[in-house]
Amino acid sequence: MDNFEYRNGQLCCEDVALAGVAEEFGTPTYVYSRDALERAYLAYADALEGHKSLVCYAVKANSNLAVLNVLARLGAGFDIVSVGELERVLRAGGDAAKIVFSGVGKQPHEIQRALEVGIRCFNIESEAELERVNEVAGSEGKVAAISFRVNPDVDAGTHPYISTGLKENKFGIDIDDAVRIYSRAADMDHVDVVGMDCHIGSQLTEVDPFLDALDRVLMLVDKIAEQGIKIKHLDLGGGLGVCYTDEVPPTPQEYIAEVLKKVEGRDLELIFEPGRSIAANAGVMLTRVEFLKCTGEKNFAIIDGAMNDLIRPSLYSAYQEIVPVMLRETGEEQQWDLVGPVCETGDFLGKDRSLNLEAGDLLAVCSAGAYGFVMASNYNSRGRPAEVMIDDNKSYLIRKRESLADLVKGEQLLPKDR
Ligand SMILES: Cc1ncc(COP(=O)(O)O)c(C=O)c1O
Ligand SMILES: N[C@@H](CCCC[NH3+])C(=O)O
Repeated sequence: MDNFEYRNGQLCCEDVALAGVAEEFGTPTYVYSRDALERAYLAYADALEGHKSLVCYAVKANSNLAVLNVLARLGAGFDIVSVGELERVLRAGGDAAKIVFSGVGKQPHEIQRALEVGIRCFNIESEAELERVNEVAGSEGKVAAISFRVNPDVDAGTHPYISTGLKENKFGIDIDDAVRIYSRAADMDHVDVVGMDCHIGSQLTEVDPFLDALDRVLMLVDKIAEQGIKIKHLDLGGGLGVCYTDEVPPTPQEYIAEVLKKVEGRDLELIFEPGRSIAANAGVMLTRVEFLKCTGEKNFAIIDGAMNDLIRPSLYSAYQEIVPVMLRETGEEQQWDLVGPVCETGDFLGKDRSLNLEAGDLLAVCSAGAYGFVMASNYNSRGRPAEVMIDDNKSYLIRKRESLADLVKGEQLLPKDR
């Protein structure tokens, strides 16, 4: 975790004690460190210094406007997958000319809006999508800059739900079909072929799968060049893993150094789309223990945070550290399952954790800055948590907790005579 540490037994972010944040804003609450976000972004930007490049933060990882704004101010580009993410980036002050648009199912109105604001590139994932982009651009009297997401068929060695670069996955065009599709696109009037992209999965902890994919993609760049189609940029997607427990993924510097070796001598701008590796360890989720319930079989700590607030443990059996916000000097650690109030057996944030707990204790779920709040839902009619940013030793509320009024907004009863 970056920027979160104990001081005098209290978990702090900079000089801010997280117990105070919980007191002021309630729980569950996500807390992000601006400094940690900035440093994680700059690790990419600095490693690419001197090379034509763009770091497009993957908005899906954490799309809070304040988070996007912090990155936009550093000159980040953005990788989006919907018009909703596009509008968020624009509202946060992001530059449309630095946006790449990924995703397998772009709708005509989304393409239209992206053309209107002048995004940098559409990352196209199928031939049907190519036809759609060409058609929409034509009807707008525009030419869309495009790249094809190539599926290089490599095993990213990650959880099957977040692996994307195998033939059996829904993503990208088949690498064996790519020359034909590129040639077809080159003959179309309303698209301009500028790039090639690939993204093989998320939470990769080794550099080799990235490099295997890169080798395959570079071979394709050369094959396409033989057809007279010049690729200006290569977008290697995101996917670099972070440390949740004891993983030791390559740093952005290490990863990028390997990539630069492989592309040396080529006139190729590089784009990266990191999400998790920028945001995950810049955030925690605070939650409070409501009750302790010890059955003959198990010790349960019932907490006020649940699967609707942070779904990664339930969805992928993902492990995130859970630590006390205030260290206790007396008492002993026991094994606890940390479970939420949602009516599902799968509603847990951690299992068999050694903690010294009492009812009322505050806990921090670590590495929650990416794929945390963005995947929260209103299941069980629970309002989504608040979000807070720590910036220069102060806390700022960057999103209010959802209220009952927010929860029923837009719904209506049938007319009385029905
Ligand atoms: C196309 C694309 N780019 C970037 C990302 C961000 O990935 P990560 O958060 O693993 O860096 C994803 C999500 O996996 C993605 O699908
Ligand atoms: N949401 C996933 C990652 C998905 C990556 C998006 N393509 C996670 O929490 O690990």
